[in-house]
Amino acid sequence: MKEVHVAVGVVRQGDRILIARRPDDAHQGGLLEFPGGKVEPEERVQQALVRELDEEVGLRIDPRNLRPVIGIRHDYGDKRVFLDVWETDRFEGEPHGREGQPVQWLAVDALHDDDFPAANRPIIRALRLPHQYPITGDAGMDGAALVDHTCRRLAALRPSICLFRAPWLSRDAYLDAAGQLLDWCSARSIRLMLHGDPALLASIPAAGIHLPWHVARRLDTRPLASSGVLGVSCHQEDELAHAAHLGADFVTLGPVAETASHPDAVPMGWPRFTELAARATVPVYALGGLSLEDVERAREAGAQGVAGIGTWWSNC
Ligand SMILES: Nc1nc2c([nH]c(=O)n2[C@@H]2O[C@H](COP(=O)(O)OP(=O)(O)OP(=O)(O)O)[C@@H](O)[C@H]2O)c(=O)[nH]1
Ligand SMILES: [Mg+2]
Repeated sequence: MKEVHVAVGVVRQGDRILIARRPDDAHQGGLLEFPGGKVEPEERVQQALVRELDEEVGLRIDPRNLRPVIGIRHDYGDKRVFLDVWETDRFEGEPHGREGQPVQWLAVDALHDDDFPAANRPIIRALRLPHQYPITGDAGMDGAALVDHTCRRLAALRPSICLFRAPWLSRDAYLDAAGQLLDWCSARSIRLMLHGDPALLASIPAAGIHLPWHVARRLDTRPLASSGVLGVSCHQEDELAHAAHLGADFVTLGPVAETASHPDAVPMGWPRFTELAARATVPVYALGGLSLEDVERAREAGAQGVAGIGTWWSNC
């Protein structure tokens, strides 16, 4: 079955997104959708989206203001699609359903998987995630010193999500520090991810769990409720597929470049990263030897953004 290349538009106004309803008689009819449609032969995806947004919802946009969000391949059984998703917050016109379809502005938190076609799940995940995913990593520190140091850096960086990774601590010491960090993060609307065993969440009600690959590989089902956030560390293609099977909300993939935190790991480089990210069906953070300056580069390579243990923290 031939794959249909679909240009999909995320049009933002503040923290709300333009959503339409698919006609009852269309493929995946009656469900909500992001406006968009098929890329015609000889057309670039950005051009196709400019055309579709005009035809479907009466908006005029400049293709130079489109930014990549994610690319998702999905097989519906009766149809194979490649959803090529781009976003913009700059447009002219007042949106209205030019094909008679209802349109509305919805907050990201009001987008529910079941209201959309199945292929949209990773798009909704991507829209809830930032472009930076900081990972703590000050080997050797523990107790109050580690908590103070981490809080100081988080205060400077102000991320919306972060991963507390400290594999050198005992389980008790980790839980103790994580509990203190959670209080601090919750007061500042930072979503704290724990690292390691999913059972940690029973002691510390953090936003979610990030599984190292050696933990993820032993699991066969998603280890937490859908309200929590599941991240998985991946390094190669079959690991990405397993993470998707577990229902991961995102993965990290790397190392992209050489990194001081894992000196023995062989970097995959951007070309290979791009290839793997294109096949992934979950948002992918580029990891390893990268800094905040690499966010744009990473997004062009199909990444959600950049995850980092070292570089940017040391500047805070
Ligand atoms: N526009 C859009 N299409 C989506 C989304 N999610 C999703 O699976 N699709 C699938 O992408 C395919 C093509 O989209 P479309 O039906 O909008 O194509 P189109 O505007 O060119 O429509 P047409 O065939 O009536 O000319 C459909 O099979 C649809 O089910 C989404 O969020 N937005
Ligand atoms: Mg359409």
